[in-house]
Amino acid sequence: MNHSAALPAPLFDDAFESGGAPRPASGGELPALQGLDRAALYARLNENGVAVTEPLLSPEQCEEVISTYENPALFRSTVVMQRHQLGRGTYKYYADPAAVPLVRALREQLYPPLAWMANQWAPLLNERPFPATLDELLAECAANGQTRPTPLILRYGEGDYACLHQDVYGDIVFPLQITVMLTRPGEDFTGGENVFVEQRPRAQSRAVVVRPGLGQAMIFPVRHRPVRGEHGFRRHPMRHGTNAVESGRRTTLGVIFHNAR
Ligand SMILES: O=C(O)CCC(=O)C(=O)O
Ligand SMILES: [Fe+2]
Repeated sequence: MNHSAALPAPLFDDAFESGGAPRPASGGELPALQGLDRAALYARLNENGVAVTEPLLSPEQCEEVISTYENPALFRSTVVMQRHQLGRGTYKYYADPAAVPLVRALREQLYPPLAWMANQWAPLLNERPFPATLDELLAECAANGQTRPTPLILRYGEGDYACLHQDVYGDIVFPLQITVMLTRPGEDFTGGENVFVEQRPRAQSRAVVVRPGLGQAMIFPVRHRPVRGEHGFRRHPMRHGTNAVESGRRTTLGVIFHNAR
């Protein structure tokens, strides 16, 4: 499959308007993003520390992203997690996420609603606001030496897992990231739940377990989230990881918005 030729499609496919046959969902169209309720997701994120979307990718689109795993030309590096004590399993960073239409579409089109959320948080955390578009964020990253793309595909077999971590790759940190489930829980694999741990100042930590369905995305903080305390908002550090897969094979797509040094 040639991933480098296609450009991201507009949100509205004019083939429907002009009476032509709808194109197959393989050019990066994400119709579910039009119905994304950013206010509801933001409310959920603030309640729970993580918000799960409706499916953003169709089963065919999940397959399309999974198929990239087998094409070494698409990746800048492969990490065998057990070699670095990160867990067990393998992940690969896309060399140019913009060359893979669905990854490009997810990163570009989810950025604005997530920047809206990040910019609600910014004053609560005494942090900087973020630009309106992904291109502007990536230009800032580049000016700071953060030029290496961070979107990645992760694959887990039986017994594989990911240790709790934070995806910080430099000084410029966009505060939210997403992970998209590309395989069917309960069918393609069992176990492999997503785990989020929130550290509460002077209190015990809280864990949240999420089981996203096929094509669903989890929106969660990279480093911390603001929580209202008695004297204003406080930072609650958060880390994420993956419970061991019990059987089968599990594949996810991680989209981090800042690039890496
Ligand atoms: O679903 C997973 O295995 C977690 C992936 C992850 O760590 C990420 O997307 O940053
Ligand atoms: Fe991660």
